[in-house]
Amino acid sequence: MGEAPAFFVDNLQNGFSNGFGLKSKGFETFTDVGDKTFVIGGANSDSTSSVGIQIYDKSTGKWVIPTVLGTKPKTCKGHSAILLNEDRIMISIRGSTPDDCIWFLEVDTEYVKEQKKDFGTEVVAWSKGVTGEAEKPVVISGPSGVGKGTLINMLMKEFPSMFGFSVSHTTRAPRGMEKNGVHYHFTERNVMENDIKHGKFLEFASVHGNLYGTSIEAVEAVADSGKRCILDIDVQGARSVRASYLDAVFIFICPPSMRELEERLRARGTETEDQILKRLRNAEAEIEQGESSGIFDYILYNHNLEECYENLMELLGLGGSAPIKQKPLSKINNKMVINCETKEVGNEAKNLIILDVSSLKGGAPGRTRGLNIHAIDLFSDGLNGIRELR
Ligand SMILES: Nc1nc2c(ncn2[C@@H]2O[C@H](COP(=O)(O)OP(=O)(O)O)[C@@H](O)[C@H]2O)c(=O)[nH]1
Ligand SMILES: Nc1ncnc2c1ncn2[C@@H]1O[C@H](COP(=O)(O)OP(=O)(O)O)[C@@H](O)[C@H]1O
Repeated sequence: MGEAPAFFVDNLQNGFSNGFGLKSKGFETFTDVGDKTFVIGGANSDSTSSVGIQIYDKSTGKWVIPTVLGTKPKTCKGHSAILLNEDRIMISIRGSTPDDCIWFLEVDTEYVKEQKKDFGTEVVAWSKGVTGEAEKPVVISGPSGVGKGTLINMLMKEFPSMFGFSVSHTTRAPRGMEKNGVHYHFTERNVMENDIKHGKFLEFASVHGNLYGTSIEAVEAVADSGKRCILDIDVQGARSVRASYLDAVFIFICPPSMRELEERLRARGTETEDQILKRLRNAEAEIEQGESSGIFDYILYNHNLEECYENLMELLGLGGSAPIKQKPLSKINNKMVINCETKEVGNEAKNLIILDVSSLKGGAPGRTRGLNIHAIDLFSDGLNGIRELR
C-alpha cells in the first residue's frame, strides 16, 4: 500500500435522497465495489439500528440480501463507511467507545470468495478492527484424563496476566463444579449447529458423543484482553485449527501408559463406567494420531506432573525471564481522520480518531489486527492533546 494522504470520513447527514428507492431514515451508507453498491445500515434502521446489509447489483438492477458471517457491531446510531483495498469496507461507528468503533465489512476478500462458493449466495463477513498484535495461541490436545486441564490450570494460576483460556461450547452436561461461561458455554445442540452454519466457530467436533467447538469470539476475546490464548481441544479440533486462519503452537500431551490413563480417569471420579470405557476406547486412536499425524509441533509425556509442567513452560518460553511484549508501532503514513463521539461514565467527549491502516493483518473470520489509533479529545474547552490508545 503506497503513501496515502490523510482524509476525513464525513459524518452522515440525516434524511438525504438515496436514489435507490429505499425508504431512507438517514442511517445508511452506500459504497460502490465494482458493479455492486453495498447499503449498510438498511431500511430497518431505527433511532438505534442493527447494522443491516443489502446489495444493489447495478448490472441486473436487483437487490440481494447477502449471507452475513461473523459477529457484527452492536446496535449503532449511525456510521461512516469507506472502501479499502477494493475488498473491504471500513466502518466507523458513531457513539461507540474508541476500542469498539472501527469495523470492517469484508465484501471480496479471499475468505469471502471461499464462503461464496460454499454458500452459493452473496456473502459478506464482519471483522472488528483492533490495535496491536496477538501472541500465537497455544493448542493443547491429548486423551481424556491425561492431565490437560491440570496443566492448563497450573499455567493460568502461575501466569494469570499472561494466559487466557478459550472457553469452548459443548452440548455435554456440566460436571458438579463446572460453571457456565467459565469452564464451558453449555449449550443446546440446535443453537450451536446454527452458529456453526453462520461461520461463528473456528472448529468443532463430535467427541465422546457430544458436540464441542471453539467460537471465533472465544479466541479473539482472549487476544483482545492482551493475553495469550490457550485452547484445550481434541485431535480433530486441532487438525481443523491447523487448517484455519489461526497461527498457533500445537502441543500433544501423552500418558505414560494406557493403564495409567485408566487409573487417572477412574481416580478423577467424574464419569460413569460407560463414559470411562468410551474415553479409553477413543484414547488409543487419539494417541496414534497425536504421535503420527504431523499436526503437533511438540509432544509432552505426562508421567511426572511437575516435570511435564516444567517442559511445558520451557517450550512456551517461560523457562527464564518472561518474554517481552512488543508495543504496537505508530506510523505516520496511510492515515485517516474520523469523527467519533464517545461516552464514558460522567463524561461525554468528541474525539477525532487518527487511524493508520498501513499494517493491517488478519481479517474475517477473526479480527482485523494491526490498527494504529490515536485519539484526539475535543472537550468544550477545545483541543485537549493527543493520547495513543492501548
Ligand atoms: N474439538 C474440540 N474439542 C474440545 C473442545 N473443548 C473440549 N474439547 C475436547 O473434548 C474432550 C472432552 O472434554 P471434557 O468433556 O472436558 O472431558 P475431559 O477431557 O475428560 O476432561 C477433550 O479431549 C477436550 O480436549 C472444543 O472446543 N473443540
Ligand atoms: N502426572 C500426573 N500423575 C498423576 N495424576 C495426574 C497427573 N496429571 C494429572 N493427573 C490427574 O489425572 C486426572 C485427570 O487430569 P485432567 O487434568 O482432568 O485430565 P484431562 O483434562 O486431560 O481430561 C486428574 O485427577 C489429575 O489430578
